[in-house]
Amino acid sequence: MAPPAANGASHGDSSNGAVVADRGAAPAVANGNGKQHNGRTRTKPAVNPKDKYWTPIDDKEAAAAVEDGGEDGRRPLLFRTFKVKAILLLPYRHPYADGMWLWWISIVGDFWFGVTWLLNQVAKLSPIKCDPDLAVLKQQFDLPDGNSNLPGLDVFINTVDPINEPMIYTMNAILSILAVDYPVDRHATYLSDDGGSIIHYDGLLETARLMSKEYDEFKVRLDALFTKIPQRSEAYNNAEAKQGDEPQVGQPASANNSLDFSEVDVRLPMLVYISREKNPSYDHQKKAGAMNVQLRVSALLTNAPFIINFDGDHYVNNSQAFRAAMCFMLDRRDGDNTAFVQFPQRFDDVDPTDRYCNHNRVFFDATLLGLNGIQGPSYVGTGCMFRRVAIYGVDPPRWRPDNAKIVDNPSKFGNSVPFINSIPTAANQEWSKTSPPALDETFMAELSNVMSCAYEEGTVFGKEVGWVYNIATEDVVTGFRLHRTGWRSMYCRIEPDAFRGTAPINLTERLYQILRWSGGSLEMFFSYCPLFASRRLKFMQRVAYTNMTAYPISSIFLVFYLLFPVIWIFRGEFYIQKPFPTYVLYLVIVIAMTELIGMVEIKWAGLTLLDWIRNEQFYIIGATAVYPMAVLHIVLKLVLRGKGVSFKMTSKQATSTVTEKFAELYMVEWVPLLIPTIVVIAVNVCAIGTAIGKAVVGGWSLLQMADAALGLVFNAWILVLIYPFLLGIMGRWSKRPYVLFILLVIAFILIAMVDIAIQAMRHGFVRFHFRESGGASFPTSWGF
Ligand SMILES: O=c1ccn([C@@H]2O[C@H](COP(=O)(O)OP(=O)(O)O[C@H]3O[C@H](CO)[C@@H](O)[C@H](O)[C@H]3O)[C@@H](O)[C@H]2O)c(=O)[nH]1
Ligand SMILES: [Mn+2]
Repeated sequence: MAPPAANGASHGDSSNGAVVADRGAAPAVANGNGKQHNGRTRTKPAVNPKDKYWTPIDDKEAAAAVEDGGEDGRRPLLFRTFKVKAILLLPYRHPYADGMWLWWISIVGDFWFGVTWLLNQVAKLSPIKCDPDLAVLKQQFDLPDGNSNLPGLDVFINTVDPINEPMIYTMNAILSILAVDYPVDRHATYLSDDGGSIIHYDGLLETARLMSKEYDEFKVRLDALFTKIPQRSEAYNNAEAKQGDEPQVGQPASANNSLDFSEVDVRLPMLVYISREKNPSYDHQKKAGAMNVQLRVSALLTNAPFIINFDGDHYVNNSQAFRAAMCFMLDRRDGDNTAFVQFPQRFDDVDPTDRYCNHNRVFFDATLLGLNGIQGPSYVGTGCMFRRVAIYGVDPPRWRPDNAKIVDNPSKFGNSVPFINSIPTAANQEWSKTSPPALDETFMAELSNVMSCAYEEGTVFGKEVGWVYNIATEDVVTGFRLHRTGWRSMYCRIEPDAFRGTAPINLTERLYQILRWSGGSLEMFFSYCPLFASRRLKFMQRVAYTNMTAYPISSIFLVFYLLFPVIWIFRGEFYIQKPFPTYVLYLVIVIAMTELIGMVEIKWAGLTLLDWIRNEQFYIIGATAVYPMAVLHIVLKLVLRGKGVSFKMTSKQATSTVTEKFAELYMVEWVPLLIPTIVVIAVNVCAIGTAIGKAVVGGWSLLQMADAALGLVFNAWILVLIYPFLLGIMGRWSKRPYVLFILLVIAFILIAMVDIAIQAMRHGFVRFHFRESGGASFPTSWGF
């Protein structure tokens, strides 16, 4: 073991470490004059085992005090000062004076990692699960006569591009809403087409036509299953008992067996197509802008007190989903103070091993569940039910004085009188309008007015009202604004999944997606400072939002760490702390703790090990490829007043037109975003190769070998974490991952050989060492 030398790398006065090393011998300390002192005051008492980690640091004053011997009436030292012995802080001490810059980076980096780790854990301390009770809702709100008291609900769907977001997805979403178990006259669907393409308009007409023709029949057939199946099984059971009898399988619907429609609600819910005004002289604010138009249009037409929103590529997968969310909104405990109910996002068509962590389970199932125990999950853009008045910026009842007016200042909401008048009505959660007003000329003019670009001029839309503007992640910020005014939210996970959508399985698309998220997060971190946001925001919720928005900053340090192996290549040294066993011990403890917590999380959040590993892997991939870019963007924005990361729509895979499944997974799109990660891979591969080269010719001792081995574990670990990215840039070759291993081995050998050649050229010869246990070496050398 190396001596505990680092007593003062930071103090600069004890590079030899002798003072600390010779603890037991109580050496006589020389004062400045070189005089020896008698040992009376200086003699160190036998070390108390409790104190063995503490070292006095006022030896000089003590010596001086002894020297005065109380002359001039000066008092003796009345206390002694100790500092923690270096060994406890060793992981944070660096013995190499010329490596100080490294030492500083690692000190600051480790500190930051520690803080973020803590933020991350704290936000998950009280996960709370809430299961909706659909039976009680039914009993309370569905009347025996077939009518219902459920409140009105406006459904918002957004789409922009019928090609990158194939229209069939959007139409499927509409179809899925028609199949939802919610009173047909209590919900209306608003499709916002930001592309303004006539294709979507006609698509919607086609869908409605298809439905009104066949849906009735379809619905009857579905409903009939509830009688058919029991009949069939009964028949089957009877047949078992009475062998030989043909089972009776219900009544098939056919032309000569006409269906009875009298019991079935064959009406279609209201469908509204919206294409807002676009004008080159206005910023349309992407999805947030579209949703604020939906907000006003729906207020004029149906004005439901609740709103649920989807992206164009998401659909309802569980017909009870709307009711499930209502269970939280209408609950007598905190329902009135609940601004939104967020469902987790689930995805179809993700490759079976989820290479790029598209399912993102750790976030949806652990993080959001953790937040549910504080003030509620953040809003994540789709599959979320809102209380309309909350979106209008009204305070929650908990923070609203009894006599407070819902609309305090009408001019905030623009010039539409019908719209402003609709606001107090929407505050009544029992409200449900059955039919829209007559679509006469004045009304149509009003609709155009609220959809025009100019409407929002001078209003607070995008700031205090509606979905928030000027940020790439309108979702998290909008949810944050609601939490900040004291509302809470609920997390709702039901089986089967409430909604499902598509996810980008192409590496480049996926990286752009997280670039948008991380860029938006950082913007939010700097412009809203969540930690000091508002007293209505619970403290833990602030911590959680800080964690959720500041995370890209870690990547700056991470990239340094991942590039450190470069030292291998040039210096042949690995900067790892000594003494070796202490360092390893700390490392093992830290790693074991993180893994252990991870395993616990898997248990309570219902994740799989694969979900968790993918999360770790994609974090590192994001941290190398994307987050530094997001940090750069924000620095440019803050310093040079440039533009932040913009909302670029994620293009969806067109599975229907491509014959090969997961074709997108194997497509490589070369973009600059890939470069940093490729550099990290190259550095680590080179480091391993160089280490092999140096081990062969360097004449290393066992200790050096052990040092090197630990370094190599680090390099190899980085490669394991980045493995999905490696597969990604291999394109079609990634179908045969063994090719990658062969390539890696070849690369290691080539680099080792290059390193040996360089050493040979430098020294004029090369020396091979073969060490055996006895320590005998058999050098073979020859000159070049
Ligand atoms: O000008 C635009 C651009 C986009 N959209 C719609 O916005 C939705 C979300 O876009 P998408 O690219 O699919 O987002 P994702 O990458 O899936 O992003 C997630 O993260 C976004 C915030 O960054 C949220 O808005 C999304 O709801 C959430 O699913 C889509 O339905 C688009 O049609 C518009 O309506 N108008
Ligand atoms: Mn999406």
